[in-house]
Amino acid sequence: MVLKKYNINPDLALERQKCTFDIEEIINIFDGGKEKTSQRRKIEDVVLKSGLCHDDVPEECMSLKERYENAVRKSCFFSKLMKTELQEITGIEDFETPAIRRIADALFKDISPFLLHLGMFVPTIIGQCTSEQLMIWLPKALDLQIIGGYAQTELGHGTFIRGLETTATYDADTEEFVLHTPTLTAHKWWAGGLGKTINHCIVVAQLYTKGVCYGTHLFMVQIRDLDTHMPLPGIKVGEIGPRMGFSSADNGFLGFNNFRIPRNNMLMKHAQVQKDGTYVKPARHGKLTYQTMVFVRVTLVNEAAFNLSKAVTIAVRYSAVRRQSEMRPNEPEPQILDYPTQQHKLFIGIATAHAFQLTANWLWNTFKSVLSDMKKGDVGTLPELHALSSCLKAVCTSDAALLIEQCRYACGGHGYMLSSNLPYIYSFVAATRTYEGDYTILLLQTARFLVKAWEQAEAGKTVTPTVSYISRSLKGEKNSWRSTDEGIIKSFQAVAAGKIALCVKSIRDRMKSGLDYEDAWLLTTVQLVDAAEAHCRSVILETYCNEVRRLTKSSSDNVKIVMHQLVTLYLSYWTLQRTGDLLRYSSISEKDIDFMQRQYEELLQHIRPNAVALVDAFDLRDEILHSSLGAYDGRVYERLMEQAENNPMNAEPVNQSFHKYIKPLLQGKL
Ligand SMILES: CCCCC/C=C\C/C=C\C/C=C\CCCCC(=O)SCCNC(=O)CCNC(=O)[C@H](O)C(C)(C)COP(=O)(O)OP(=O)(O)OC[C@H]1O[C@@H](n2cnc3c(N)ncnc32)[C@H](O)[C@@H]1OP(=O)(O)O
Ligand SMILES: Cc1cc2nc3c(=O)[nH]c(=O)nc-3n(C[C@H](O)[C@H](O)[C@H](O)COP(=O)(O)OP(=O)(O)OC[C@H]3O[C@@H](n4cnc5c(N)ncnc54)[C@H](O)[C@@H]3O)c2cc1C
Repeated sequence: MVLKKYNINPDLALERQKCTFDIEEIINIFDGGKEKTSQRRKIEDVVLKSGLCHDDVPEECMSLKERYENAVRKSCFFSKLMKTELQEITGIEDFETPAIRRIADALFKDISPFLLHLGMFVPTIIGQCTSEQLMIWLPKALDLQIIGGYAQTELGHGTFIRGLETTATYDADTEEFVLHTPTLTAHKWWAGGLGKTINHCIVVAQLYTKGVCYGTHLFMVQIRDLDTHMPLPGIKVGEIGPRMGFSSADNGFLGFNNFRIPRNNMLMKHAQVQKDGTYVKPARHGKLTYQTMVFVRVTLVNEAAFNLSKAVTIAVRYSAVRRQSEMRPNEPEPQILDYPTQQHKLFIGIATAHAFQLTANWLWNTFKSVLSDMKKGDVGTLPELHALSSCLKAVCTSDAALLIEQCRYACGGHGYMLSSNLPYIYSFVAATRTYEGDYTILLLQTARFLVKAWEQAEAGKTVTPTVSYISRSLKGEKNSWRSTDEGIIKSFQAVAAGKIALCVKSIRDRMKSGLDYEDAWLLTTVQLVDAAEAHCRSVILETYCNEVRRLTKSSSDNVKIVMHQLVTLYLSYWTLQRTGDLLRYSSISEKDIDFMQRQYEELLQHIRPNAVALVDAFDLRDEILHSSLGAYDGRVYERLMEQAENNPMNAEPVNQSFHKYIKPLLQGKL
């Protein structure tokens, strides 16, 4: 749609005058510097001027088939733009993925069917191929001569990868693998782009050679003819059907009937099958084939931050424009943003978007450093990365989904309109809590690491920095509550340590009473999930505080003040959310809690004048927000009426169903 131009809504204009800080300074902080902001804006200009974002009919008014076809059209032209004009026009050779990721949302309200190509297919080639394989597939994939996806999950198994049923049996006579789907539940299920779009995919299958099963491995499989796009003989493939979101992502199913691929199509960077069928196991770590999942979990923390920033921008701008009820008799109706309960719903969203974005950047750097260790042959830092990426993916996607839904509540009835974009943002983020490892499963992975860390610390061994609080706790260091940033973080670490200690004790007690380790673990899993979540909270709180301190060192005083107000709001919010835990594991008193409550409420008042400016500082263009409620000009009612008038349902004054059914009913002739 072409966005109509309106004058700025007067309430929103006034809000912007109240701003106490330089918005551009905060924008630069989140982009990673002035230069990066300018690069990102250049990229956005190119895409927005390309005309690619235009739809004749709003996406939500299209049929599922039309939506898919429209998304394919845009994905193709967008890919071409990325390969050619973007590079030429902007002169930027090394595209920054966050900038491309952000502007991609101007094209797709829903999801691009090419998402998995860039999100998982290419990363798997990079992470799992030998250098010879890389030379064959990477240039083709980057040049979009082949389009791929990632087919791991099956109808019967998603979480438990070791339970996957698809087989890849090596035939030494022909030097081929035979891919087969032995049962109904062995069909690949869910892979994005698989239904209709892709011609290649990474398939995860149980490897058999010389009669022995060596567990799951990755295979490059061509599934469709490159010219006709017909499924190759031996391949059964299609779309899995309508879902809550991801409507244009053609998630698909896939079955193999003794389908043969060359030996070289097993991705052999870590494990190999030699020509004679001899299996060579990975030299360094058994879970290196899971690396793409770790990569995506890391990027999903960024997704949580980005999508939350979109939702809270929409809801805060709307709340500044919307007037409702009265605070005192005979006074004009206030902006709903003036209600403390509305501020309570929204300001935590702004602070959380900051916390997650800075945590995502920190996690990304950690990921890069672990990759570089691994290149040198050192896999020692991988378990900590796995534990961190697991819990951060789980908690950030889950919190973001809840807060996005809260943004919708904050917009009342209008938030329920698809044109607000809040339902789309929510349905996308709701899926991130499940895919790439369900919430509970990933927290249990982190819990394994925490219990091990506890045992190591108990044995007097050094533990990694993110769990060093365990050693302090074991040394008997008592927590004394202080309502400073550092004091609060220490208390959250005391909560995490206390919960891990209880888990360890529960497991040991259960074993003493005769249970084996597996049963003792299983019966403790409710506590283990809770302990891993507590650990994750302490990591986010600490990272957020440290990063704000580091990044605002040379900022103006006013930016320091407002960024720190958000940090304090975040710390106070979580303190008040977790008073039960803090009363149990730290020395917080009722008086301290009263103080934190007052501080929290005062902060809502302090942040209020800057609320609109703070969401403006996410620098999200209207074309990315796609929202009748959240546009920069605040012309909410004009846009709601516009979208109603553009609704294809209103194209004819009388719908044909009147003549077919209603009239006969009215006349008793049905
Ligand atoms: C513009 C372009 C850019 C776009 C970018 C934008 C967005 C993001 C990009 C793309 C995303 C978009 C869409 C994505 C769609 C979704 C795709 C998918 O969902 S793919 C399928 C994902 N599936 C899963 O995540 C499955 C979850 N299950 C598992 O991960 C595992 O089964 C398991 C739960 C971890 C258990 O595995 P297993 O049984 O093999 O292992 P255990 O016996 O439990 O553990 C043994 C040991 O190994 C350690 N470990 C496990 N995993 C890892 C790992 N990944 N790395 C390192 N170590 C690992 C585990 O901790 C144990 O260690 P120890 O305790 O020491 O023995
Ligand atoms: C939108 C979307 C896109 C997707 N895209 C892809 C894709 O491109 N490629 C791909 O391969 N997959 C994809 N998936 C699949 C996704 O990765 C899986 O759905 C996800 O990993 C969860 O697995 P599951 O569906 O088997 O859930 P299940 O494991 O069946 O989980 C169901 C419930 O059981 C619980 N549970 C399961 N095991 C345990 C346990 N051991 N302990 C305690 N509780 C347990 C879970 O916590 C959960 O509450 C996609 C999914 C969605 C929704």
